[in-house]
Amino acid sequence: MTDLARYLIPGTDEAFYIPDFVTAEEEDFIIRKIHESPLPKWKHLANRRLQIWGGSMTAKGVLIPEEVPPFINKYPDIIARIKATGAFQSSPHGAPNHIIMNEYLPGQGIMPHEDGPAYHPVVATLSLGSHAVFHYYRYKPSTTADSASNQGRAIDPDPVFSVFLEPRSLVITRASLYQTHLHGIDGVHADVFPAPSDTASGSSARIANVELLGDAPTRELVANGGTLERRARYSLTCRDVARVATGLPGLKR
Ligand SMILES: O=C(O)CCC(=O)C(=O)O
Ligand SMILES: [Fe+2]
Repeated sequence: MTDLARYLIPGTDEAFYIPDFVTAEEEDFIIRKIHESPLPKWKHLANRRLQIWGGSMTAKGVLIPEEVPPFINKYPDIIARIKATGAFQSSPHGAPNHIIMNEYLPGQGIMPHEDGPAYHPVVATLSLGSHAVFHYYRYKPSTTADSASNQGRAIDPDPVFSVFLEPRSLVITRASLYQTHLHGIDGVHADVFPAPSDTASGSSARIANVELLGDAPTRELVANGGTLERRARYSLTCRDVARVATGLPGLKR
């Protein structure tokens, strides 16, 4: 079992960053398999496309299960490797059973949002192909009496903290962070990291996991300033859906 504590992102008690979770060969292999998948597997959103692996969700949050692709649970066995981190130890199936694979081309991102309530409170995200900067935001203090719903609440534009996701890294986030915070990725072509002396750039510079980065030149650049161009990124967001439909003809768990 992985000693997760050594991967804890400083300043959080619920996010872990593991660099080099897959090798460069495994990364190339998975990206090639993604590109070989039949076109109907892609779902097109306004600003990116994605594939859903492991089955579809009903409106009530029940998973109608399907086999995940073999390049995720045979070679390389990403599911078993995630299981071995222990992060899903107390989740209903002890391992992820559902993956949303997002593709981001340079310039594409994801608006600050909260994930829905259907998932067990842990998410493991594998990044392939490119880095990204993941921001956590909080809501502005509520000024209305309606605090039961976050719908339409104003978001503080300054991230609380940000995490640099190297290609091949795994980030594990407990969902309490997802429940109290929003998360998002800017839709930019390049990420700019200010030099420590550049105080004007303020909050954008707070990369909480800089000491945990696996690649020394990247660590140097993020810490001391520079610009990194985005490439196409594939994020595999792996979750455990607690409620799985059983007994349907032709489906197996
Ligand atoms: O691409 C990522 O790393 C995050 C994706 C995400 O937040 C989501 O799919 O809900
Ligand atoms: Fe999300």
